[in-house]
Amino acid sequence: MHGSQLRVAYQGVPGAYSEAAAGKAYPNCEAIPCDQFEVAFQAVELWIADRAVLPVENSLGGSIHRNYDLLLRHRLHIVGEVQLPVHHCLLALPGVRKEYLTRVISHPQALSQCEHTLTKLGLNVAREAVDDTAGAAEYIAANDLRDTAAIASARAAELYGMQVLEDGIQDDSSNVTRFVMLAREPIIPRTDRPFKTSIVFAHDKGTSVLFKVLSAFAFRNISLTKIESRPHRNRPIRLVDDANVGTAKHFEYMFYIDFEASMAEVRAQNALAEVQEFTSFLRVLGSYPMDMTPWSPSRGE
Ligand SMILES: O=C(O)C(=O)C[C@]1(C(=O)O)C=C[C@@H](O)C=C1
Repeated sequence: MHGSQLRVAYQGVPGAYSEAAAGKAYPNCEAIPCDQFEVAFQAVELWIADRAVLPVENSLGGSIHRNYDLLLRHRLHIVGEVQLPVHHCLLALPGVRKEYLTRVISHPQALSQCEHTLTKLGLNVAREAVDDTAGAAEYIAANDLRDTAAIASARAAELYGMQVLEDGIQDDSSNVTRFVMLAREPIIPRTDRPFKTSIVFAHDKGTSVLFKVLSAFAFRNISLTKIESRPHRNRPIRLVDDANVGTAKHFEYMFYIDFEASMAEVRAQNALAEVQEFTSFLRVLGSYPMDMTPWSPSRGE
């Protein structure tokens, strides 16, 4: 996990949580800011960066669906994961008081992670989504907006000359975001430390397939840590005709599963061989070491 010399793409500008996640995943790396998630994928594909670090889920806001879709559209491999405690602050220009505010801007995930606290603070403000948290602070500073606050990190406040009006405004003190690290090549799975494996699959045989897939893991005592479903882009709807009652329209999905085993283990290989029998499409997104760093609630990342 030593990141010296490594160029790591992240979405956002300096001060974004994704930049902190890049630093946690690869200490001493050169963090490369990107406008959009897709640009971070492309930076690795075009050898502008060696790795990308992208958020996939948050304990309050849930999954970051865009990145699930992009994992499928691109051919990069998950080579690691990192969990970052996320501690949000309400930032405004120096001298601005809460009573002056008419608007709060931030990344949609950050807005949703602070939804209840913003209401509790009694702020009568419009909430507007922008590309990233630190970018919101930068925008307010660049345009001298005295009626607008940003939700962002304490580091963003320092970088863009903002004051912290409220500290720790996430709705839960143990707010944490899980990021995955992506590379052009997969790593070789091992068995000498806890590994996780991420897969995505689709099927065309009706709803009982999902039960069969899950039992392939359950029978082998393999725990699942996450299931996500996304619309099947090429085939979103399946029509099932019944002459008596008409036509049912079933939604079709791509299923994403994370399970706690390494692809170097025979039980994982057997589980996937079984899953392959029931599915029309199966891809291993990566088999990688689990983030086992001791838990500490957010402290101002
Ligand atoms: O906007 C940022 O600072 C980001 O790094 C993005 C992001 C996200 O997409 O979830 C990362 C961590 C937090 O959950 C909030 C925002």
